[in-house]
Amino acid sequence: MVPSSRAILLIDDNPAVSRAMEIAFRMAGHRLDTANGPEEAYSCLARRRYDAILLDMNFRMGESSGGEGLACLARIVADDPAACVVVITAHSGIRIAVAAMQAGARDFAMKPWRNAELVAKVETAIARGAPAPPGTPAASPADLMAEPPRLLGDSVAMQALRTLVHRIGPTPASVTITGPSGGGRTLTALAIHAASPHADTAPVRIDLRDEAAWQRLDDAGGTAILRHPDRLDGVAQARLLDRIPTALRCIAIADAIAPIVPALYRRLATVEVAIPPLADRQDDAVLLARHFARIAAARFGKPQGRLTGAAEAAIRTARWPDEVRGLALAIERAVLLSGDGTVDAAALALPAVPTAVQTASAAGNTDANFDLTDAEKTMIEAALREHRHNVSHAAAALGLSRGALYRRMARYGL
Ligand SMILES: Nc1ncnc2c1ncn2[C@@H]1O[C@H](COP(=O)(O)OP(=O)(O)OP(=O)(O)O)[C@@H](O)[C@H]1O
Repeated sequence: MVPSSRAILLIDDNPAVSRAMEIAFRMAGHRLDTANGPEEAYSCLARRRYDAILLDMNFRMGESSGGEGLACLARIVADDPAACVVVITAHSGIRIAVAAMQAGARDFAMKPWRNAELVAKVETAIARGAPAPPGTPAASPADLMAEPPRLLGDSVAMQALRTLVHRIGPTPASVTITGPSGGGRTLTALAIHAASPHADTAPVRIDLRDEAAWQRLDDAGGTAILRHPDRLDGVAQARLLDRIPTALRCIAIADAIAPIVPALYRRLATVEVAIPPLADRQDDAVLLARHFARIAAARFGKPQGRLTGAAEAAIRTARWPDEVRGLALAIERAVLLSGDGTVDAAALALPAVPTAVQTASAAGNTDANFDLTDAEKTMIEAALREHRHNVSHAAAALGLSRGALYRRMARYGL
């Protein structure tokens, strides 16, 4: 028997299909959220757990190979092997449906479908549950509700990180994660733990700078997330090494590897994982910003969470002192203070970068109240495009006076 209300995510780029499905599932007592493609889908999945995911296999017009859908399915199932995915294929797409079932889909529906039958199919797929591998302990309802930590980002570095997480997660290998603070080190540690056989037990988290907290190592089973081993002096590191139980799986978070003494390094870093700063993965910064805008819009009751082209260009080249956390805060604030959830470049309090423009300001040109970086020209072009070459609107979006924007347009030949 299926409980009355289920949360379902539909991944489909056709708004008419989404609306029709929303009504059909709502009438059956369920909640249906929609995502217009893989990027939005991963963002939704990072925010909450869905009982089922309905996945259209082709997103682009004229595309019928199912390749995009299969790639999306592979990522969803890799992040959460218990995900209940039902794929939707064209009537002639039996080959794609078979490939999807082999790749971990629970069921498939052919177009065109009857809404009532599709709802029943999804309810049945949920009720059947995931086929558990032999020896898997039963998950508690609380575990089933917890959101698996998801690392968003399509940069080569993030794709490699996700692959590594899935490869080393299930093993007992110790891992040390480095990278700038706020850049996703803890999230990565949690993702590794979530892919491990101890996933149903919360990891022990210890800030090693607080020696009193070390006593929690004594009764820790499963996984321990150990923060800042690199901040301890050599003597303390040796004491720590003696204190860590042999069977404990350690995931350490450090600013740098160099200060860790070799003996402790051997215990903590069978594998080293380095998370690059956002500045080295600019597309991820934009993708994450869109994700945070959607979350903030839902949280603050704004009709949409959207970034203008100028805002995206600014985000791509900005330096975020607190990395992803700093970006999330800036977007959250901008969405909150906006009228309808649309964020323009001027609304982002971008971290100051010494630039030619600032030098010009210091020399008496006071019309730049916005720190433009090397990518100034790109931002101006994006703002002009966004505002259909209306200079007043583009200037307002950039936080510049009309005169200042005209001067810059002349300088860049725009
Ligand atoms: N790739 C990512 N996808 C989605 N969210 C991310 C990603 N990277 C970071 N975040 C989010 O950014 C915030 C900061 O990340 P996290 O806490 O993992 O950083 P950290 O490096 O452990 O920071 P610190 O060591 O200072 O606590 C968290 O809310 C996290 O969920």
